[in-house]
Amino acid sequence: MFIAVKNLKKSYTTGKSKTEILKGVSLGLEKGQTGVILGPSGSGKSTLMNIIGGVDLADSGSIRVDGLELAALNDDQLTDYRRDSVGFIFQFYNLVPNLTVMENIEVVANISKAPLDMDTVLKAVGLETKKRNFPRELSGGEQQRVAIARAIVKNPKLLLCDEPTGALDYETSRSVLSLLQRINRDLGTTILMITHNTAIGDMANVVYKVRSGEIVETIRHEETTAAERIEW
Ligand SMILES: Nc1ncnc2c1ncn2[C@@H]1O[C@H](COP(=O)(O)OP(=O)(O)OP(=O)(O)O)[C@@H](O)[C@H]1O
Repeated sequence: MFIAVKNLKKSYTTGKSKTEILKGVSLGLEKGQTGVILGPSGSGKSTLMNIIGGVDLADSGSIRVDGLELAALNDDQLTDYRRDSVGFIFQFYNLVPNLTVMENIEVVANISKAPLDMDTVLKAVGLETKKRNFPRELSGGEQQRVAIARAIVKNPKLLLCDEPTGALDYETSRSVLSLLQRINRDLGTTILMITHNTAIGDMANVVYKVRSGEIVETIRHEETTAAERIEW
């Protein structure tokens, strides 16, 4: 298994009250597969993804990514893991407003061990002609494509996407999903994606349904559906 999470638990304490957010989550995803985490607001999806991405720590349990036990890493090792192995994409693109498209991507390329070629990445996301533009000059879908370019330029093993189409309209969402599918196919990047949209589950090899901090159902698909053919 590329991602193997076992009995992961996480609580947050605010004031005197302690709330268990993840109550013993286990999941597995093979290398090169796409996994989708589905579930209502507040069910713990982002917390789970943040722990797999090494930006938050579990209280207990095992989280192995490509053979690396994240629970055993110190802060410096976790930083290396995040920098070298994981690309993050969020609902709101988090681009640097006063940097151009190319500069936003270069910021990450410059600190990467083995970055992909800039022109290849710009071409992959269809932004060759916009590389000197600033984020404010782009549509939402174009800004999300810059965020995707920035996430993939370091050629991460794992791409974590938290509601990547949450702020986009129907057609733009489909084109962004299609781009993610192409990255998965062409670069072999393993993708784990959070969504509220059950239809998007059809493009995944595995769908994990989360309710109140537990995975209540895991659905494995023999075949996945092309993003262009998904309707909602
Ligand atoms: N740092 C924190 N401190 C305290 N509580 C937190 C913290 N982070 C998350 N929570 C709580 O944990 C619960 C799960 O949050 P999480 O963001 O994982 O849910 P989610 O399923 O991703 O929700 P959404 O779909 O709305 O993004 C929420 O009730 C949230 O308030």
